[in-house]
Amino acid sequence: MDARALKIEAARAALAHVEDGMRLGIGTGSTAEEFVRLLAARMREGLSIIGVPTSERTAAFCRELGVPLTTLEETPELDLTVDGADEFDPELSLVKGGGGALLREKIVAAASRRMIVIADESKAVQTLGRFPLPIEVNPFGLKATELAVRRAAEALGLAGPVTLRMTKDAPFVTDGGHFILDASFGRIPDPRALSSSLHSVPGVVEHGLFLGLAQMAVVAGAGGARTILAQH
Ligand SMILES: O=C(CO)[C@H](O)[C@H](O)COP(=O)(O)O
Repeated sequence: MDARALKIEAARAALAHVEDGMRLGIGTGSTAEEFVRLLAARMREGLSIIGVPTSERTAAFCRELGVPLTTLEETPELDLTVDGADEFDPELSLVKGGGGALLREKIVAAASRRMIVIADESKAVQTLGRFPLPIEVNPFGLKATELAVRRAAEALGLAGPVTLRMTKDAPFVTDGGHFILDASFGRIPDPRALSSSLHSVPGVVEHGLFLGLAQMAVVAGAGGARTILAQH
């Protein structure tokens, strides 16, 4: 199976958990887009849902395919969010934000009763940290925030390059108007400690550690899709 087929396989397995009338959080990224394609096809056959997109990119894609959308203002509680991940560990702690949508993704996941992660086996790790951790920051005081992030990490024994995410020749700007620092700290043995440490840095808007949010992952590999349930 090629990479796209694996994404479709995971998305299809997650779609089996979508029920008529659900209020759905809809993730961002190439795997989430496969889910949107399948969802739209199922809706043409009669399934009725309403979705909250986790990014402008996902919103545009949903509109293109006719998936009806609402907002968290109108619909502040959701039944289920289906989203991709950049990596996940056996407890279903995640790193997200490779697509730059981590802030809305986290708000939407937290507003949902359940979150299902869709991924292929390449995203599975024993310990988080192989994928650089995206940290969304306010553009004001960027250098000072970056320094404080490095110091917060160092206090936990973590170090490594922290780079400003760029598009061509300008900083990447999130849907919320913020910048992203990609922190290559390597193995993160205590994600909870790093999470609270980063949250204590003024200027850090959010980070890509998703802890205790996902209840299930459907992970596609050569032998089909397997389901992982979180213990929390
Ligand atoms: O966190 C994300 C976007 O902010 C995505 O879920 C993550 O990057 C995975 O994307 P893909 O399915 O394209 O590998």
